[in-house]
Amino acid sequence: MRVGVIGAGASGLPAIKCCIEEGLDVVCYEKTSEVGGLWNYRPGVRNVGATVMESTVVKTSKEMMAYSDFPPPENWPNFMHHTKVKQYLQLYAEKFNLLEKIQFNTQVNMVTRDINDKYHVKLDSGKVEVFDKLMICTGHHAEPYHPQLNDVHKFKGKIMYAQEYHNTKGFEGKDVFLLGIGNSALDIAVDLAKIAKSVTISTRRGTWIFNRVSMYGMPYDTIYQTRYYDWLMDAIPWTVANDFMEHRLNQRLDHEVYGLKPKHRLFQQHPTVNDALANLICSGYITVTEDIDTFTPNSVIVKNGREFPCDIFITCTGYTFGFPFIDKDILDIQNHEVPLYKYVFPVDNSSISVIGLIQPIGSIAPISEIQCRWSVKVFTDQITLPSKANMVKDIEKKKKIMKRRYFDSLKHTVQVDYIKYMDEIADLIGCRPNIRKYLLSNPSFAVQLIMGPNFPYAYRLEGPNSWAEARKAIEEASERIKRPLKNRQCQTKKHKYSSTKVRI
Ligand SMILES: NC(=O)C1=CN([C@@H]2O[C@H](COP(=O)(O)OP(=O)(O)OC[C@H]3O[C@@H](n4cnc5c(N)ncnc54)[C@H](OP(=O)(O)O)[C@@H]3O)[C@@H](O)[C@H]2O)C=CC1
Repeated sequence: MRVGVIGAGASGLPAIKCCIEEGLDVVCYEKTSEVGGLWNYRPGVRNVGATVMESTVVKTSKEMMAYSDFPPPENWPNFMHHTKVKQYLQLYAEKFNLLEKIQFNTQVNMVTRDINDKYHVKLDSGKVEVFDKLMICTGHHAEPYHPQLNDVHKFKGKIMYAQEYHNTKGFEGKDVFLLGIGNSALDIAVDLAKIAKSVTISTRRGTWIFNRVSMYGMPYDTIYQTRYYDWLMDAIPWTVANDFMEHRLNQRLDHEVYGLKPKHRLFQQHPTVNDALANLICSGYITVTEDIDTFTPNSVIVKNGREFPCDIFITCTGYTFGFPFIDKDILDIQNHEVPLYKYVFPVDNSSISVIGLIQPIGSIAPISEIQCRWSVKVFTDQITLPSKANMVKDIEKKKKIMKRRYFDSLKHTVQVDYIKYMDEIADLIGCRPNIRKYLLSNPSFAVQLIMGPNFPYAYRLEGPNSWAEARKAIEEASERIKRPLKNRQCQTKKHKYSSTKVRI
């Protein structure tokens, strides 16, 4: 069976690996000269799709964003700079001999399907390759969403999109105005805060801000992405769960006082994560203001009438997605609505899978990986998909749940919760961690699986393609998290209680 993989980023690499593991004949096409997808920083290179900026640091911690059988080097920081993420992907590709399957500098221009259900992949060289199965791993942060802006033609300064922002060069001493308050806007604002003359963020809705570094200085996802916490959040009333977490976030930064508080509740939005924002607002480097009303040639006027001088206007309004290189009869995505079974398979066709077209509360890499593991089992008929009617029912159910939970926005059409989604796919593969088994055979490990972070390694404990080192990787992960933090031995001793008063 010949499988084509399109894209060699964080989704494409596990796709190649899974195909090799199943003994499939796999070829991957990557339009750039390297693996890594958007984790390749390419300033000045145009039309290569999504790319990080010079200062980008990933928002999920390294042990939680790892592939399930490949922990990142233990001395690397918990939140990796993009160069480290790229290096991790490169190491993964080398370790599992994936590079030899990739044709670099090769763009796929068109995919069609013939009457025998074979895929014809037309490359930019004009060559056409034929495949039995296809895995689409091109990501969904390539095409910026362009909002309609009132009177923008009056503005005579520079207008650009977040995707075009690479680093602080050229912004020195400028008045910069950012539209949107997602992670792109905040990363750019923080980057420019001490370089630009002024940095203003305009938001029509506000947002809740999470911090990367949470209680006891630990990565937030290692604290909140646990089975225990997941169960707790499901068990307590929705309002109480929101009240509790909003209270936590307000203790760090009062969202009302800082003009950030949105109408929606915390769990109704995709997380915005930033540690530096509060400090920079408090120190006067960044201003957060209302939605835009109108423009003048050199300023932006917002809805409460305030006017902000502006040399450079950056729209940070997110991305739109679709697959322009695939025949619409095979795959058609309109208005961000994704008619895919569990975000992977079209309901009438199990020979093509879409990997990583999700926006998780958690990390994409392990989710893409488990989607790949499932895909190849479907391709090789080891797993059968349900009837079309049942798949449609599942898609509709997910849509309804998403609409009920999140505020109405184009960015909330592919939301998944990391643990729930991983478990859902793991059940189909047969690799969900068997906690009941460990409760009897090794209760302390079972407790770790329940109370500790749900590391991706848990999905290699059992089932097909399990990994002998998985348990060790889980047991030692907490130590690996602490290792890069502690570079000095603290010479402290426990202080005894003394009734002597402190003299001042
Ligand atoms: N370091 C990292 O790991 C980074 C990760 N990312 C990820 O990339 C993805 C995309 O993030 P991002 O680029 O920030 O996009 P988002 O879609 O997350 O945010 C877009 C922002 O633009 C606003 N907006 C959209 N349309 C309009 C409009 N017409 N008028 C006014 N405001 C508008 C939205 O407001 P509203 O909420 O009201 O719709 C929102 O505040 C996310 O998953 C994010 O987590 C991004 C940057 C860095």
